[in-house]
Amino acid sequence: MCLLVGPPGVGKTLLLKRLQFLSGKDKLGDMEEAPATIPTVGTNLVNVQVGKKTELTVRELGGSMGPIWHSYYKDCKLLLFMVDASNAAQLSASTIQLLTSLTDDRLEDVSVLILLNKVDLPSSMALTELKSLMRLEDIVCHAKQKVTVLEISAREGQGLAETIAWLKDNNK
Ligand SMILES: Nc1nc2c(ncn2[C@@H]2O[C@H](COP(=O)(O)OP(=O)(O)OP(=O)(O)O)[C@@H](O)[C@H]2O)c(=O)[nH]1
Ligand SMILES: [Mg+2]
Repeated sequence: MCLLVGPPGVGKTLLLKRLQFLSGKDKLGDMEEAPATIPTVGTNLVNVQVGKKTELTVRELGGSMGPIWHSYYKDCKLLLFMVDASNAAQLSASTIQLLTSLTDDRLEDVSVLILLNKVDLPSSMALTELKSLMRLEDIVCHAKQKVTVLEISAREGQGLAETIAWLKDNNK
């Protein structure tokens, strides 16, 4: 089981829809337009094809459920942590949530992929700026887990292939 977490509105549901489409499960959608999403109340489950014969279940935990994300940590093998790179006001809350997740004993052995989403927006921050504001280098260096950082756009498709490749490589 892979968990997908992050504050409200960062783009988790859209990413799931994109991964589902790229898995060939949902040929009704296309990459041209972003399908509409509504805030997730509860959780969202999607099976993603990560190899010829391998499927991985990805579970989004709605951003509004932040205080109870930890109740899903037990069966978690992989963690996708999403940040909205265009939302400076949300960054400190994202960083605190990230640190809280990384220091939870139940997530000690998971591989972590930090997704900096919405890089298509002109208002999105540069990678160097985000890294210094979130102290990402310190976080990555001090975390017990293997942490990778990737810039993506769930809307435009940038980084989605790399996200699937990471899921494939780390799904052991
Ligand atoms: N420009 C842009 N907009 C995006 C991107 N990803 C998501 N969005 C938009 O951001 C809004 C929120 O996306 P959701 O996927 O519903 O966010 P969420 O993280 O699932 O939010 P919760 O379920 O409330 O936790 C939607 O209007 C999306 O279309 C992106 O990469 N670029
Ligand atoms: Mg959602």
